[in-house]
Amino acid sequence: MGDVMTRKPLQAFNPDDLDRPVKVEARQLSFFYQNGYQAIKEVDISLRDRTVTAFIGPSGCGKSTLLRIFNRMYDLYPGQKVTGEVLLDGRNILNPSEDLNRLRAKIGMVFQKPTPFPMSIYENIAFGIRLYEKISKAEMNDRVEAALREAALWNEVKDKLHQSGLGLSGGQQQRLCIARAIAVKPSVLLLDEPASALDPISTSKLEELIETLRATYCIAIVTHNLHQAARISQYTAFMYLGELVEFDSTETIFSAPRDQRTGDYVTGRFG
Ligand SMILES: Nc1ncnc2c1ncn2[C@@H]1O[C@H](COP(=O)(O)OP(=O)(O)OP(=O)(O)O)[C@@H](O)[C@H]1O
Repeated sequence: MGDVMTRKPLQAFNPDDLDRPVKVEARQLSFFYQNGYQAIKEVDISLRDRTVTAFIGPSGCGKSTLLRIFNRMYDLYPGQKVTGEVLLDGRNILNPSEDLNRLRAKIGMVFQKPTPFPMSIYENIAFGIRLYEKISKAEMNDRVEAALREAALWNEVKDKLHQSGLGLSGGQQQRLCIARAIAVKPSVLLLDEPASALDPISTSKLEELIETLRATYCIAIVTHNLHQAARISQYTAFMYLGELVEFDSTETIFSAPRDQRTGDYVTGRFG
């Protein structure tokens, strides 16, 4: 048995986590890139509210593609094709009439490389809020502070709110991106390898933050780090060649997987 199997999750197992309402549901979801390559194959999966679902699998198996479908990033590139459904609170977000800006506020996304806007820390947060809401300066100050507090960044930046977001460390920039996503009141957070460019201390801060945010949001995270998946998620999805091979509680995936490929992957025998 590999080291991963012996690691304890960050939180003690709580059966309630496995019984939360479904927030996002993919049904028979397939996705084709412009060149006709099918990167996602008839995936059915439910992401539950106030849980973290980790997506694991070898490079190129479709983890990032799947995450990007959940907030319709694929709309940026014409010629790509999606079939099936993605329901957010029961409503199909793949419907062409869906307002994409609203959707992306509801389903926030944070990428592998931190992507603050080239503007002040304050404006990084205020910018998104202004797109949707007309609020007073005082209310805006409160919203910016609340988002930075929720993203566990306030204490580090409160004295330099008007300095550039690009001047922060990588870990701080990632938390700024999370604050920016949170500020527009999402219900889902999609994190695509958010810690892969961070040092161990920033990574552990980010993991603690994810654990805190789970009390409020439905979180999906792509990670190559199996220890991280085991530590921070309640559910784990193992993908291979565009298929969802196995999806279950993290406990089951790491200790008693049903599919041999899942077992081989989590014990480091392939991938
Ligand atoms: N723009 C594109 N055009 C054609 N194929 C693509 C495109 N982008 C990605 N792919 C292919 O789709 C498949 C899934 O890619 P994706 O990035 O979703 O995988 P991944 O599991 O997230 O990989 P990694 O772990 O390396 O980030 C891969 O085979 C990849 O080569």
